[in-house]
Amino acid sequence: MTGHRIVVAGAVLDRDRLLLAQRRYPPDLAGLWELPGGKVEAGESPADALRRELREELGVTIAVGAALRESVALTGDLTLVALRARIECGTPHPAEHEALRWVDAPGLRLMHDSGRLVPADNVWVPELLGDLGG
Ligand SMILES: Nc1nc2c([nH]c(=O)n2[C@H]2C[C@H](O)[C@@H](COP(=O)(O)OP(=O)(O)OP(=O)(O)O)O2)c(=O)[nH]1
Repeated sequence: MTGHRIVVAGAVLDRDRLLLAQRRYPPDLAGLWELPGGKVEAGESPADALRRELREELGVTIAVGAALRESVALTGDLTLVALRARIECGTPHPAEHEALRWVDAPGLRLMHDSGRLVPADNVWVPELLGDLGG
């Protein structure tokens, strides 16, 4: 059996803003912006994995909320899902990303329209714009 893996990404929301993180690797994604997260490990729930990843990548403690509707099939037996999250403790700093940025609805639309999001994440933009009141 091939190893099917889930990648969990966090839609970290703070009122009318969403946190985006700029990837450093691989080369085809470097420089593009994503929802921070990573691969779910054996024995973890997606929510557990997201709490771990955002502690490691951003240095924050989060509360996990509802999933975004769409999941995305990536190459290499990976399925990408997104969970809403809210920061409970800490200020995010980019330990593994090139940069972080809080965007409001117009900012997210601009990032999307200018092709600066990781391609798989484009499917979430309408739902995220709804969350942001845009
Ligand atoms: N974290 C994250 N990964 C995404 C998003 N969109 C998207 O296509 N991906 C892809 C990029 C990677 O192929 C994969 C997740 O890799 P990752 O590098 O974030 O995960 P990780 O830290 O657990 O991985 P690794 O470096 O240990 O292999 O999912 C997204 O919004 N967030």
